[in-house]
Amino acid sequence: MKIKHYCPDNSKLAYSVGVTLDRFIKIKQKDFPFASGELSQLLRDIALASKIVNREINRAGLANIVGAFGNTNVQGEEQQKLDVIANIRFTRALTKGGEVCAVVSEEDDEVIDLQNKSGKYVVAIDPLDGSSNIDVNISIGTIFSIYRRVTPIGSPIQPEDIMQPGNQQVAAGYVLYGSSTMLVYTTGHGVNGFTYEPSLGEFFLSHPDMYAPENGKIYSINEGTYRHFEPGLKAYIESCKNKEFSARYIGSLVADFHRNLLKGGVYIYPATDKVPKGKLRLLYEANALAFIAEQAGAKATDGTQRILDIIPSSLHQRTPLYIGSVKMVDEVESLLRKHREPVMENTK
Ligand SMILES: O=P(O)(O)OC[C@H]1O[C@](O)(COP(=O)(O)O)[C@@H](O)[C@@H]1O
Ligand SMILES: [Mg+2]
Ligand SMILES: [Mg+2]
Repeated sequence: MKIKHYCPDNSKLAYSVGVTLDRFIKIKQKDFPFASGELSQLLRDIALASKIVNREINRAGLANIVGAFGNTNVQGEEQQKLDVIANIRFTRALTKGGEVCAVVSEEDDEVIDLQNKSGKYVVAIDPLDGSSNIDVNISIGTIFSIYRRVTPIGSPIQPEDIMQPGNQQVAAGYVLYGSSTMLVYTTGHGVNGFTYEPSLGEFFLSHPDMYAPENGKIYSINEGTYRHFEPGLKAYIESCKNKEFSARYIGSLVADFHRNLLKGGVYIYPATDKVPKGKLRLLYEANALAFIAEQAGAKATDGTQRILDIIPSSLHQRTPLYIGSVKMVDEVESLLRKHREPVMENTK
Protein backbone atom coordinates (compact mmCIF):
# COMPACT_ATOMS: atom_id res chain seq x y z
CA MET A 1 0.00 0.00 0.00
CA LYS A 2 1.38 3.39 -0.96
CA ILE A 3 0.97 6.27 1.53
CA LYS A 4 1.22 9.90 0.50
CA HIS A 5 1.64 12.66 3.11
CA TYR A 6 -1.05 15.31 3.05
CA CYS A 7 0.26 18.57 1.74
CA PRO A 8 -2.05 21.62 2.12
CA ASP A 9 -3.11 22.94 -1.26
CA ASN A 10 -3.72 26.69 -1.28
CA SER A 11 -4.30 26.93 -5.01
CA LYS A 12 -6.61 29.63 -6.32
CA LEU A 13 -9.15 26.97 -7.22
CA ALA A 14 -10.02 26.32 -3.59
CA TYR A 15 -8.98 29.01 -1.14
CA SER A 16 -8.70 27.96 2.49
CA VAL A 17 -11.66 29.36 4.46
CA GLY A 18 -9.40 30.04 7.45
CA VAL A 19 -9.77 29.62 11.19
CA THR A 20 -13.25 29.55 12.70
CA LEU A 21 -13.98 31.38 15.95
CA ASP A 22 -14.67 28.01 17.62
CA ARG A 23 -11.29 26.63 16.65
CA PHE A 24 -9.55 29.88 17.60
CA ILE A 25 -11.14 29.86 21.06
CA LYS A 26 -10.02 26.27 21.53
CA ILE A 27 -6.45 27.07 20.42
CA LYS A 28 -6.31 30.11 22.72
CA GLN A 29 -7.40 28.11 25.75
CA LYS A 30 -3.76 27.11 26.11
CA ASP A 31 -3.03 30.72 27.24
CA PHE A 32 -4.74 29.63 30.46
CA PRO A 33 -3.06 26.43 31.63
CA PHE A 34 -5.64 25.76 34.36
CA ALA A 35 -8.64 26.62 32.23
CA SER A 36 -11.68 24.38 32.59
CA GLY A 37 -13.12 25.37 29.22
CA GLU A 38 -16.08 27.21 30.76
CA LEU A 39 -15.01 30.65 29.55
CA SER A 40 -14.50 29.20 26.08
CA GLN A 41 -18.01 27.77 26.15
CA LEU A 42 -19.38 31.08 27.37
CA LEU A 43 -17.75 32.92 24.46
CA ARG A 44 -19.23 30.38 22.06
CA ASP A 45 -22.69 30.93 23.61
CA ILE A 46 -22.36 34.68 23.07
CA ALA A 47 -21.26 34.09 19.47
CA LEU A 48 -24.27 31.86 18.83
CA ALA A 49 -26.67 34.44 20.29
CA SER A 50 -25.06 37.12 18.13
CA LYS A 51 -25.71 35.04 15.00
CA ILE A 52 -29.38 34.78 15.97
CA VAL A 53 -29.55 38.54 16.66
CA ASN A 54 -27.79 39.16 13.35
CA ARG A 55 -30.52 37.15 11.61
CA GLU A 56 -33.25 39.14 13.39
CA ILE A 57 -31.59 42.44 12.42
CA ASN A 58 -31.24 41.42 8.78
CA ARG A 59 -34.94 40.60 8.41
CA ALA A 60 -36.20 43.30 10.79
CA GLY A 61 -37.88 45.39 8.10
CA LEU A 62 -39.78 42.34 6.82
CA ALA A 63 -40.71 40.82 10.17
CA ASN A 64 -42.32 43.89 11.74
CA ILE A 65 -39.64 44.13 14.40
CA VAL A 66 -38.45 47.66 13.72
CA GLY A 67 -39.75 50.59 15.75
CA ALA A 68 -40.49 51.25 19.36
CA PHE A 69 -41.56 48.52 21.77
CA GLY A 70 -43.73 50.94 23.72
CA ASN A 71 -41.74 50.94 26.96
CA THR A 72 -38.98 53.00 28.47
CA ASN A 73 -36.04 51.20 30.07
CA VAL A 74 -34.45 52.03 33.42
CA GLN A 75 -32.31 54.67 31.67
CA GLY A 76 -35.52 56.49 30.71
CA GLU A 77 -34.86 55.68 27.06
CA GLU A 78 -37.52 54.38 24.70
CA GLN A 79 -36.92 50.67 24.08
CA GLN A 80 -36.92 49.48 20.50
CA LYS A 81 -38.41 46.07 19.66
CA LEU A 82 -34.95 44.84 18.72
CA ASP A 83 -33.55 46.03 22.09
CA VAL A 84 -36.01 43.69 23.75
CA ILE A 85 -35.42 40.81 21.33
CA ALA A 86 -31.63 41.05 21.62
CA ASN A 87 -31.86 41.18 25.41
CA ILE A 88 -33.96 37.99 25.45
CA ARG A 89 -31.63 36.22 22.99
CA PHE A 90 -28.42 36.97 24.88
CA THR A 91 -29.85 36.32 28.33
CA ARG A 92 -31.31 33.01 27.16
CA ALA A 93 -27.98 31.97 25.63
CA LEU A 94 -26.17 32.80 28.86
CA THR A 95 -28.67 30.77 30.92
CA LYS A 96 -28.21 27.58 28.91
CA GLY A 97 -24.55 26.71 29.45
CA GLY A 98 -24.44 26.94 33.25
CA GLU A 99 -21.21 28.97 33.32
CA VAL A 100 -22.91 32.27 34.19
CA CYS A 101 -24.49 32.99 37.58
CA ALA A 102 -25.76 36.51 36.88
CA VAL A 103 -26.42 38.92 34.03
CA VAL A 104 -26.66 42.69 34.22
CA SER A 105 -28.12 44.32 31.15
CA GLU A 106 -28.70 47.85 30.02
CA GLU A 107 -32.30 46.79 29.36
CA ASP A 108 -33.04 45.35 32.83
CA ASP A 109 -33.59 47.40 35.98
CA GLU A 110 -32.09 44.74 38.22
CA VAL A 111 -29.45 42.04 38.29
CA ILE A 112 -30.77 38.79 36.77
CA ASP A 113 -29.80 35.81 38.93
CA LEU A 114 -29.69 32.90 36.49
CA GLN A 115 -29.98 30.33 39.32
CA ASN A 116 -26.98 28.44 37.98
CA LYS A 117 -25.47 26.85 41.07
CA SER A 118 -22.16 26.16 39.33
CA GLY A 119 -21.93 29.50 37.48
CA LYS A 120 -18.68 31.31 38.16
CA TYR A 121 -19.03 34.19 35.72
CA VAL A 122 -20.99 37.45 35.70
CA VAL A 123 -21.83 39.07 32.36
CA ALA A 124 -22.62 42.76 31.78
CA ILE A 125 -24.20 43.47 28.41
CA ASP A 126 -25.54 46.17 26.14
CA PRO A 127 -27.56 43.79 23.94
CA LEU A 128 -28.13 46.35 21.21
CA ASP A 129 -25.98 49.44 20.99
CA GLY A 130 -26.97 52.38 18.82
CA SER A 131 -30.59 51.27 18.72
CA SER A 132 -31.78 54.65 17.44
CA ASN A 133 -30.07 53.61 14.18
CA ILE A 134 -32.10 50.40 13.72
CA ASP A 135 -34.96 51.92 11.76
CA VAL A 136 -32.64 53.67 9.31
CA ASN A 137 -30.54 50.62 8.53
CA ILE A 138 -27.27 51.92 9.98
CA SER A 139 -24.62 49.87 11.80
CA ILE A 140 -25.45 48.80 15.34
CA GLY A 141 -23.74 46.51 17.83
CA THR A 142 -23.61 44.41 20.99
CA ILE A 143 -21.12 45.02 23.82
CA PHE A 144 -20.25 42.53 26.58
CA SER A 145 -17.99 42.21 29.63
CA ILE A 146 -17.23 39.01 31.53
CA TYR A 147 -16.13 38.95 35.20
CA ARG A 148 -15.37 36.11 37.58
CA ARG A 149 -17.66 36.21 40.60
CA VAL A 150 -15.78 36.97 43.82
CA THR A 151 -18.06 35.26 46.36
CA PRO A 152 -18.17 31.45 46.65
CA ILE A 153 -19.73 29.58 43.73
CA GLY A 154 -23.24 28.39 44.60
CA SER A 155 -23.87 31.07 47.25
CA PRO A 156 -26.37 33.91 46.67
CA ILE A 157 -25.12 36.67 44.35
CA GLN A 158 -23.70 39.65 46.23
CA PRO A 159 -23.24 43.28 45.15
CA GLU A 160 -19.44 42.80 45.10
CA ASP A 161 -19.85 40.13 42.40
CA ILE A 162 -21.45 42.72 40.17
CA MET A 163 -19.85 46.05 41.10
CA GLN A 164 -16.33 45.20 39.98
CA PRO A 165 -14.04 47.72 38.31
CA GLY A 166 -13.29 47.12 34.63
CA ASN A 167 -9.74 46.06 35.46
CA GLN A 168 -11.23 42.79 36.78
CA GLN A 169 -12.71 41.75 33.42
CA VAL A 170 -11.58 38.34 32.24
CA ALA A 171 -12.91 38.91 28.75
CA ALA A 172 -14.78 41.53 26.79
CA GLY A 173 -15.98 41.98 23.26
CA TYR A 174 -18.35 43.51 20.81
CA VAL A 175 -20.31 42.49 17.77
CA LEU A 176 -20.69 44.98 14.95
CA TYR A 177 -23.69 44.44 12.70
CA GLY A 178 -22.33 46.51 9.82
CA SER A 179 -21.72 46.08 6.12
CA SER A 180 -20.48 42.72 7.34
CA THR A 181 -20.97 41.34 10.83
CA MET A 182 -17.88 41.14 13.01
CA LEU A 183 -17.12 39.82 16.47
CA VAL A 184 -14.09 41.29 18.23
CA TYR A 185 -12.93 40.06 21.63
CA THR A 186 -10.10 39.94 24.13
CA THR A 187 -9.29 37.71 27.07
CA GLY A 188 -6.41 39.96 28.07
CA HIS A 189 -3.98 38.50 25.54
CA GLY A 190 -4.46 40.89 22.63
CA VAL A 191 -7.48 41.56 20.47
CA ASN A 192 -8.76 39.49 17.57
CA GLY A 193 -11.57 40.13 15.10
CA PHE A 194 -13.75 37.64 13.23
CA THR A 195 -16.00 38.20 10.23
CA TYR A 196 -19.27 36.32 9.84
CA GLU A 197 -19.68 34.20 6.73
CA PRO A 198 -23.49 33.89 6.51
CA SER A 199 -23.60 31.05 4.00
CA LEU A 200 -21.48 28.87 6.32
CA GLY A 201 -22.95 30.31 9.52
CA GLU A 202 -19.49 30.78 11.03
CA PHE A 203 -17.24 33.58 12.23
CA PHE A 204 -13.76 33.37 10.65
CA LEU A 205 -10.59 35.04 11.88
CA SER A 206 -10.16 38.11 9.67
CA HIS A 207 -8.36 40.64 11.93
CA PRO A 208 -5.66 38.85 13.96
CA ASP A 209 -3.79 40.82 16.66
CA MET A 210 -5.62 44.09 16.18
CA TYR A 211 -3.51 47.08 17.07
CA ALA A 212 -4.64 50.71 17.11
CA PRO A 213 -2.52 53.42 15.46
CA GLU A 214 -0.83 55.58 18.10
CA ASN A 215 -2.19 58.71 16.46
CA GLY A 216 -5.00 59.51 14.07
CA LYS A 217 -6.92 62.12 12.12
CA ILE A 218 -10.52 61.26 12.96
CA TYR A 219 -12.53 62.78 15.78
CA SER A 220 -15.94 61.41 16.70
CA ILE A 221 -18.25 63.44 18.88
CA ASN A 222 -21.85 64.65 18.75
CA GLU A 223 -20.96 68.24 17.94
CA GLY A 224 -24.60 69.31 18.04
CA THR A 225 -24.12 69.95 21.74
CA TYR A 226 -20.92 72.02 21.22
CA ARG A 227 -22.18 75.01 23.17
CA HIS A 228 -22.43 72.81 26.28
CA PHE A 229 -18.79 71.61 26.02
CA GLU A 230 -16.29 72.72 28.64
CA PRO A 231 -13.60 75.17 27.40
CA GLY A 232 -10.81 72.54 27.14
CA LEU A 233 -12.96 70.32 24.94
CA LYS A 234 -13.96 73.26 22.75
CA ALA A 235 -10.26 74.06 22.37
CA TYR A 236 -9.55 70.45 21.32
CA ILE A 237 -12.34 70.44 18.74
CA GLU A 238 -11.04 73.73 17.33
CA SER A 239 -7.54 72.22 17.08
CA CYS A 240 -8.98 69.24 15.16
CA LYS A 241 -10.62 71.66 12.74
CA ASN A 242 -7.46 73.72 12.37
CA LYS A 243 -5.62 70.53 11.40
CA GLU A 244 -8.49 69.64 9.03
CA PHE A 245 -9.11 66.28 10.69
CA SER A 246 -12.12 64.23 9.59
CA ALA A 247 -15.26 64.45 11.71
CA ARG A 248 -17.00 61.04 11.76
CA TYR A 249 -19.95 60.22 14.00
CA ILE A 250 -22.32 57.34 13.36
CA GLY A 251 -24.09 57.54 16.71
CA SER A 252 -23.48 53.84 17.42
CA LEU A 253 -20.63 53.61 19.87
CA VAL A 254 -19.51 50.18 18.62
CA ALA A 255 -19.27 51.35 15.02
CA ASP A 256 -17.53 54.63 15.89
CA PHE A 257 -15.10 52.82 18.19
CA HIS A 258 -14.34 50.08 15.64
CA ARG A 259 -13.56 52.55 12.87
CA ASN A 260 -11.23 54.57 15.07
CA LEU A 261 -9.52 51.43 16.36
CA LEU A 262 -8.66 50.39 12.81
CA LYS A 263 -7.87 53.80 11.34
CA GLY A 264 -6.70 55.88 14.30
CA GLY A 265 -8.96 58.41 15.95
CA VAL A 266 -10.68 59.49 19.11
CA TYR A 267 -14.28 59.02 20.26
CA ILE A 268 -15.60 61.44 22.86
CA TYR A 269 -18.85 61.47 24.82
CA PRO A 270 -18.27 64.21 27.38
CA ALA A 271 -19.97 65.29 30.56
CA THR A 272 -21.76 68.60 30.02
CA ASP A 273 -24.16 70.75 32.01
CA LYS A 274 -26.93 68.86 30.15
CA VAL A 275 -25.54 65.40 31.00
CA PRO A 276 -23.29 66.02 34.03
CA LYS A 277 -22.09 62.39 34.14
CA GLY A 278 -22.00 61.83 30.41
CA LYS A 279 -24.39 59.45 28.67
CA LEU A 280 -22.59 56.16 28.22
CA ARG A 281 -22.88 53.38 30.75
CA LEU A 282 -19.79 52.29 32.66
CA LEU A 283 -20.79 48.65 33.09
CA TYR A 284 -22.31 47.92 29.70
CA GLU A 285 -20.42 50.15 27.29
CA ALA A 286 -17.29 51.91 28.59
CA ASN A 287 -15.61 49.06 30.50
CA ALA A 288 -15.64 46.51 27.69
CA LEU A 289 -14.40 48.96 25.07
CA ALA A 290 -11.76 50.33 27.44
CA PHE A 291 -10.41 46.80 28.02
CA ILE A 292 -10.30 46.15 24.27
CA ALA A 293 -8.76 49.58 23.61
CA GLU A 294 -5.93 48.99 26.09
CA GLN A 295 -5.31 45.49 24.78
CA ALA A 296 -5.01 47.00 21.30
CA GLY A 297 -2.56 49.69 22.47
CA ALA A 298 -5.14 52.50 22.67
CA LYS A 299 -6.39 54.43 25.69
CA ALA A 300 -9.68 55.07 27.53
CA THR A 301 -10.36 57.64 30.23
CA ASP A 302 -13.22 59.71 31.61
CA GLY A 303 -11.16 62.82 30.83
CA THR A 304 -9.18 62.48 34.03
CA GLN A 305 -9.10 58.89 35.20
CA ARG A 306 -8.51 55.50 33.55
CA ILE A 307 -11.94 53.99 32.84
CA LEU A 308 -10.84 50.54 34.02
CA ASP A 309 -9.99 51.86 37.51
CA ILE A 310 -13.40 53.38 38.23
CA ILE A 311 -15.13 51.53 41.07
CA PRO A 312 -18.81 51.39 40.12
CA SER A 313 -21.26 52.68 42.69
CA SER A 314 -24.49 51.89 40.86
CA LEU A 315 -25.63 49.43 38.24
CA HIS A 316 -26.58 51.88 35.53
CA GLN A 317 -23.82 54.39 36.31
CA ARG A 318 -22.85 56.72 33.50
CA THR A 319 -19.42 58.01 32.64
CA PRO A 320 -17.84 60.50 30.26
CA LEU A 321 -15.70 58.65 27.71
CA TYR A 322 -12.54 59.65 25.87
CA ILE A 323 -11.32 56.60 23.95
CA GLY A 324 -9.00 55.92 21.04
CA SER A 325 -5.47 56.57 19.82
CA VAL A 326 -3.14 57.30 22.74
CA LYS A 327 -1.78 60.59 21.42
CA MET A 328 -5.22 61.98 20.69
CA VAL A 329 -6.61 61.03 24.12
CA ASP A 330 -3.49 62.51 25.76
CA GLU A 331 -3.89 65.76 23.84
CA VAL A 332 -7.54 66.27 24.66
CA GLU A 333 -6.87 65.43 28.33
CA SER A 334 -4.05 67.95 28.55
CA LEU A 335 -6.33 70.68 27.14
CA LEU A 336 -9.06 69.72 29.60
CA ARG A 337 -6.52 70.01 32.45
CA LYS A 338 -5.15 73.31 31.21
CA HIS A 339 -8.57 74.92 31.00
CA ARG A 340 -9.76 73.42 34.28
CA GLU A 341 -6.79 74.77 36.27
CA PRO A 342 -7.89 77.61 38.54
CA VAL A 343 -6.81 80.98 37.14
CA MET A 344 -3.98 82.35 39.32
CA GLU A 345 -4.89 85.68 40.87
CA ASN A 346 -2.67 88.61 40.03
CA THR A 347 -0.99 89.28 43.35
CA LYS A 348 0.87 92.44 42.35
O1 LIG B 1 -27.32 60.50 20.14
P1 LIG B 1 -26.14 60.78 21.00
O2 LIG B 1 -26.46 61.58 22.21
O3 LIG B 1 -24.97 61.33 20.25
O4 LIG B 1 -25.72 59.36 21.59
C1 LIG B 1 -25.12 58.38 20.83
C2 LIG B 1 -24.58 57.35 21.74
O5 LIG B 1 -25.64 56.75 22.46
C3 LIG B 1 -25.63 55.35 22.25
O6 LIG B 1 -26.52 55.09 21.22
C4 LIG B 1 -26.12 54.59 23.43
O7 LIG B 1 -26.35 53.22 23.17
P2 LIG B 1 -27.78 52.46 23.27
O8 LIG B 1 -28.42 52.44 21.92
O9 LIG B 1 -27.33 51.11 23.72
O10 LIG B 1 -28.63 53.17 24.30
C5 LIG B 1 -24.21 55.03 21.78
O11 LIG B 1 -24.13 53.91 21.01
C6 LIG B 1 -23.88 56.26 20.97
O12 LIG B 1 -22.54 56.53 20.83
MG1 LIG C 1 -25.18 51.40 23.88
MG1 LIG D 1 -28.36 49.42 24.05
